[in-house]
Amino acid sequence: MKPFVFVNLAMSADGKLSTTERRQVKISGRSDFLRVDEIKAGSDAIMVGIGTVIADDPSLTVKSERLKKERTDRGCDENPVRIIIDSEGRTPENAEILHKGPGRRIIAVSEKASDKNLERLSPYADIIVAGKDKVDLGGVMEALSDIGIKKVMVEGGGTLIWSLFEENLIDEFYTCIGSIIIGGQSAPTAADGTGFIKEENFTKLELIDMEKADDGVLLRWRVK
Ligand SMILES: NC(=O)C1=CN([C@@H]2O[C@H](COP(=O)(O)OP(=O)(O)OC[C@H]3O[C@@H](n4cnc5c(N)ncnc54)[C@H](O)[C@@H]3O)[C@@H](O)[C@H]2O)C=CC1
Ligand SMILES: Nc1nc(O)c(N)c(N[C@@H]2O[C@H](COP(=O)(O)O)[C@@H](O)[C@H]2O)n1
Repeated sequence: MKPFVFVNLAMSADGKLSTTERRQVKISGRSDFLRVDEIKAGSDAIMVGIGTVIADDPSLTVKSERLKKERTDRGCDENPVRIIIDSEGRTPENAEILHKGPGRRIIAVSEKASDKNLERLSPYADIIVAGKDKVDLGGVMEALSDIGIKKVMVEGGGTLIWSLFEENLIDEFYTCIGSIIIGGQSAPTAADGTGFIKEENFTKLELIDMEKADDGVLLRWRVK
């Protein structure tokens, strides 16, 4: 069993998630910020890769007081469970995600993570060990399902999203395309990793919705 998994991200009109220096930039506008907060508050868990934690130091908290209250009225924590995919347990102890706002944190590591790192991080998060070298994402999804997590929002970045597509673990893919060009061959995109070579292996999507969002466009796809 696995939870329902959807990706939500913002990309520039040329398909980049950030700059070549992996510096976070404002891509989407105010209305998209509010939409993202709503879907985050409607999720049981939010997942990011360690690359995003190191690059952006996000908190991944729900921002609106109304949405926080709605969650606590439903008997949930103010924030969804925050999950970091981090093979070696490199998450910095002072990362925002480990400190800002109440709620459970999970760090999924592989067998490569040292005991020292596990000890270092265990005061801040529950640790799941899955996979030999890199994190076994299918195993993590099963473990999440076992603890009652039904809906996971994946925030990024491109390396994690690629692996989730490769392993056929994504149900829906939402992207807000903003009205800027970032450029740069090595700037992160929505699905980096090694890429599919054979056409028959490409992930096929069905467009389920599209709408104007500020000066950009929001596209929602279902994985066929
Ligand atoms: N515009 C947007 O909506 C967003 C942009 N970003 C951007 O994305 C960039 C970070 O993305 P990435 O460097 O690609 O890092 P990432 O956040 O995708 O993390 C990838 C890392 O996760 C670890 N990992 C462990 N097991 C794995 C597995 N099975 N598959 C894949 N990764 C695994 C590896 O250490 C790997 O390098 C930053 O520049 C950030 O600003 C990130 C999130 C949202
Ligand atoms: N949805 C969206 N729009 C943008 O314009 C962005 N730059 C991002 N970036 C990602 O949002 C996360 C920040 O989370 P917190 O505010 O710290 O909770 C971070 O992961 C960015 O990469 N997203």
